[in-house]
Amino acid sequence: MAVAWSEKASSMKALSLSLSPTSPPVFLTQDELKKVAAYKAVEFVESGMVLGLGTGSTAKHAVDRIGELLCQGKLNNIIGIPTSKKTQEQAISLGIPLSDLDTHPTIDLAIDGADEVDPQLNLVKGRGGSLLREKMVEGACKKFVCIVDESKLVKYLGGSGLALPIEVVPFCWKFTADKLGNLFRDSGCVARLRNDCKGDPFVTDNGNYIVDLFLKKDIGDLQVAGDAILRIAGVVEHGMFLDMATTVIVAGELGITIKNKP
Ligand SMILES: O=C[C@H](O)[C@H](O)[C@H](O)COP(=O)(O)O
Repeated sequence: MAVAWSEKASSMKALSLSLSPTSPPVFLTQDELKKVAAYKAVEFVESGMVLGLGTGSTAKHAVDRIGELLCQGKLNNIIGIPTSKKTQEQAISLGIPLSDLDTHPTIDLAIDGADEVDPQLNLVKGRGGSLLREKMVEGACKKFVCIVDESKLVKYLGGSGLALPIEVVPFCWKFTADKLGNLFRDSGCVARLRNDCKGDPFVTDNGNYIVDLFLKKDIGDLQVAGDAILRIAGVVEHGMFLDMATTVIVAGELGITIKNKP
């Protein structure tokens, strides 16, 4: 997907840009928009911070940028807490010092992507399978900056028609998936086990499975829905991140929008 952008932002000089109405439009790909949002978020990072490092194609740009600034000596004494094995590997390859929640139970700032963002800044996360570690790390943050391109904005969670991921234990996953489907039957919910590219069950970093819920309608009160999901035995965590993002940075056709939690 390419969108009009009134200043060339693929050069990362454009990250603190203010858009000029007179400059000709340029087109950024979705990945370039993700990079724009990610670089903007890294402007919030200060030397000495403990950072939650997100997972996914958007967060990857932020981790790359943090590594680059460390390498250039523009950031110092950063400690990263990765939200997945993949991000851990990326951070190690970039020379970012790492720790964990046991050693650093309070995190200054986390930067991570999302699959959906609603108008109240509630999120769906976990389409990459990392929702549990992300929820633990981002729940321990003083500030959680979510970074998305504008395709992630929805009127209500589930509104994209894509999955609401639920991490479940492998034991009798069909039983758990049936219970999940029944919970939202009135919303036309379909519950499906996620498979990997070989057709085997997708296994998370925690050794669990993911059941994806496809919702046809708004499920109403999200806290009530989230609590009901967590009460089903076999569920480990759900991918709704309610009231957790303190800031959402959206890169879109008209530039960057920063939305702060009231
Ligand atoms: O499990 C994956 C994470 O929640 C990601 O942050 C989320 O899926 C967004 O990923 P992406 O930036 O690749 O769209």
